[in-house]
Amino acid sequence: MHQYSGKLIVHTGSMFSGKTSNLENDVKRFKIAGYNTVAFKPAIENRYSESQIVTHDHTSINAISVKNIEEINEYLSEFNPNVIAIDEIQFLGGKIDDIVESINGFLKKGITVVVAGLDMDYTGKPFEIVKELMPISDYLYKHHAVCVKCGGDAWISHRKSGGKERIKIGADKDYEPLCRKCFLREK
Ligand SMILES: Nc1ncnc2c1ncn2[C@@H]1O[C@H](COP(=O)(O)OP(=O)(O)O)[C@@H](O)[C@H]1O
Ligand SMILES: Cc1cn([C@H]2C[C@H](O)[C@@H](COP(=O)(O)O)O2)c(=O)[nH]c1=O
Ligand SMILES: [Zn+2]
Repeated sequence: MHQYSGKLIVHTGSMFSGKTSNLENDVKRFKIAGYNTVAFKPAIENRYSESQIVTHDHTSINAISVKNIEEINEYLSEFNPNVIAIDEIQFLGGKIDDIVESINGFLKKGITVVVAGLDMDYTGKPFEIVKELMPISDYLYKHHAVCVKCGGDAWISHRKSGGKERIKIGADKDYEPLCRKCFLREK
């Protein structure tokens, strides 16, 4: 008898806070526990790999690259996993309401859903899908990177490299985690 059925697990926080590491760890544990588990990543996030979810520490798990929630729906209509994981959910294509409706549908069917995603963009504006999923989660983890200026708990991903576009794929050349005080000083 599986302990987890239809649970929503949300890993959020700034960049470098360990969201993907925790998602990977959950996937590994669910597999060890005998759950049929599949991981997805938005195709736009091709920073380290097209076909794997990769952490900043370069650990990885295999993943199916998808453009939008519809592609996950199609996959699930053919296969019957017990657990799905979605990394970088803030980049998943599709209307927010459709993504939430699909995820609620998966949960209703007993599928456990693990997601990882940024809570805020570089300006401090919430990513809408994460904002929607946080209150309906069963398990919500807000992770913290280390502020690179003061060593405190980071709060936001500060963009160092300029550009006003909301989506800019990158890692430590473009972004650094900062606590609120250091961010306000930097602005
Ligand atoms: N300032 C930092 N604070 C915490 N971890 C950092 C920092 N800079 C680099 N890292 C590395 O990032 C790893 C977390 O990576 P990852 O799980 O991919 O995070 P996220 O998905 O939240 O961006 C940590 O284990 C650590 O080795
Ligand atoms: C803050 C912020 C980040 N991004 C991008 C940069 C990275 O490609 C991902 C986040 O990856 P991580 O696993 O959380 O480190 O998001 C962006 O496009 N816009 C932003 O405002
Ligand atoms: Zn700081």
